[in-house]
Amino acid sequence: MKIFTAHQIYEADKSTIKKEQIKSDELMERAATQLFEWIHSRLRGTQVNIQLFCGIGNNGGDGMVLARKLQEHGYSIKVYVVNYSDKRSKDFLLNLERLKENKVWPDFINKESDLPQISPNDIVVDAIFGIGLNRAPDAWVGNLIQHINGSRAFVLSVDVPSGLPVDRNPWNKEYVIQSSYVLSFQLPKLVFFLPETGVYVNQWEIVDIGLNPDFIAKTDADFELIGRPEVLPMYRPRLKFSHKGTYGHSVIIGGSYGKIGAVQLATNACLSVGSGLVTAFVPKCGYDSLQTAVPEVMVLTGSREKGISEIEIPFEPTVVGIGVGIGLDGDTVSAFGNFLKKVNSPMVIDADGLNILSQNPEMLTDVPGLSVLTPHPKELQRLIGNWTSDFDKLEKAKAFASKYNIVLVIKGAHTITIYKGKGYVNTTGNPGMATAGSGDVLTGMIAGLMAQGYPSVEAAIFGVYLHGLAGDLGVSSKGYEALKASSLIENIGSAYSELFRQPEMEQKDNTQ
Ligand SMILES: NC(=O)C1=CN([C@@H]2O[C@H](COP(=O)(O)OP(=O)(O)OC[C@H]3O[C@@H](n4cnc5c(N)ncnc54)[C@H](OP(=O)(O)O)[C@@H]3O)[C@@H](O)[C@H]2O)[C@@H](O)CC1
Ligand SMILES: [K+]
Repeated sequence: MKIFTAHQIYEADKSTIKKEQIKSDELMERAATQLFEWIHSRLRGTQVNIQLFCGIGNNGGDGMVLARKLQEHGYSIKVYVVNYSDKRSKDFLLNLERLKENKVWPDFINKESDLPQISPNDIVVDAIFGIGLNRAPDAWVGNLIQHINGSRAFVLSVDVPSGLPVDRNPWNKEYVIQSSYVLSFQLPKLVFFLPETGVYVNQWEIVDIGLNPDFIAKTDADFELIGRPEVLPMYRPRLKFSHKGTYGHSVIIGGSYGKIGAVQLATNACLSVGSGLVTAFVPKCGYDSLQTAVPEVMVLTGSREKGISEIEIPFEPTVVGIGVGIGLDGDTVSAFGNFLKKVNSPMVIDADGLNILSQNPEMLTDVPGLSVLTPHPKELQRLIGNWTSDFDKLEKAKAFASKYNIVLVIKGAHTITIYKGKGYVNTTGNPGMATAGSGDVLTGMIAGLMAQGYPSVEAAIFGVYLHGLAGDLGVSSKGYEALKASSLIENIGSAYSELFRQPEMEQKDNTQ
């Protein structure tokens, strides 16, 4: 699903109005009716107090329509207009009048007003600011926002949490609604998925308001949200008349004394995701344990006991995964540099492999094109330098990836894969995956997909999605705390199956 900027959403809005030859208030009515249906289908008339806080723009207009519909269906509502500007939008005013015709008179809140009481049992509808926010809210509006946040009521935000701009970080972090649930119109917003701004959104859901699908299809977006519909077309089915050679030969290079387990996890994941053959290259101390732990993997060793000091692979691998558990020993660093000079296969570089690159940036030009780098935030910072915000980080990451013609996988709660100026935001995974070895498994999985012929960027996007899905399946039986990296590997097969599982509704339809 595409992620649009505020400007692109306004354009989609305009093109819909033009194409359908409707008036803007009809689109507002349509949007707010969807909000109403969402609430009504859950509350089914329950007599809970609903307090609606509405601004004076179109986000507030949505709130006005919603208030009217709730009142018409017998809900107990209280409506406030947060009167932060004289420049009221035309559709806000129209719907304010319609509400008054229904004998609902909102209270106007301004600078001098007392803050209304909100009980923890109330439902707050937050329709103060939408995507039109373009500066910090005034202090008194900020105080109201803090008052709502402190109420412990369930807060349902219309389109976005008020105070959260969609294309940058907030001007004032305290003046942003902490949403329990966001009903966002048509397309998700990038801020929902970034570490600094995603914290304002507990849960979110898209409300389809029928914006012009042709416009959405033909407009390029800088970011895309990756769910099942996006990854399914990337899947490459196994062929009947194929053999192990069809699915590539991966080489995983890494490990050092005490860190051979990283290679064990990466090779095992590489096999489990479908690589035809997997060879590990480790220091001598890793030989016995690796042969025992993963018998399907072939093992090559270097000449030293505890660390890698030179890398010789006597064949051309389809893909090389390098860095897991490798350490930063001086000999290892020069072996890594020498290997980069002679290798032609695309690589997946992780962990200390990335740290070696950030300590020796001249090596970056030797990284084969279309390799995949998988940093967590600290490793990324060492590679691209400091950033001032998540938005700045993404710009710097894009420039870095383009400069070296690589795919950059920024790991996090929503891992973002960067390639050719675009970002692909992952939706699977959970906090249980913040555990030792989780990254080693991802390295093996991406390498294993590349071995099977997935283009690098697809291997990264698909691998990240499948890795997260394996984690989600693992959590359903183990819970967050007990999830280990090896459980992720055990669930790779189920994650593949899950990709093709029919939703229950569809299954029912098929049997009719
Ligand atoms: N797009 C769609 O498809 C549809 C959109 N819909 C809805 O419209 C919403 C966007 O509405 P909107 O453009 O009227 O902006 P909104 O967020 O209500 O702000 C109002 C105005 O406040 C101002 N302002 C800004 N910052 C300020 C500040 N700090 N303190 C004080 N004032 C400030 C600024 O005006 P300015 O003063 O800059 O001229 C701004 O215009 C969208 O989120 C969705 O809910 C749906 O109805 C249907 C389909
Ligand atoms: K809002």
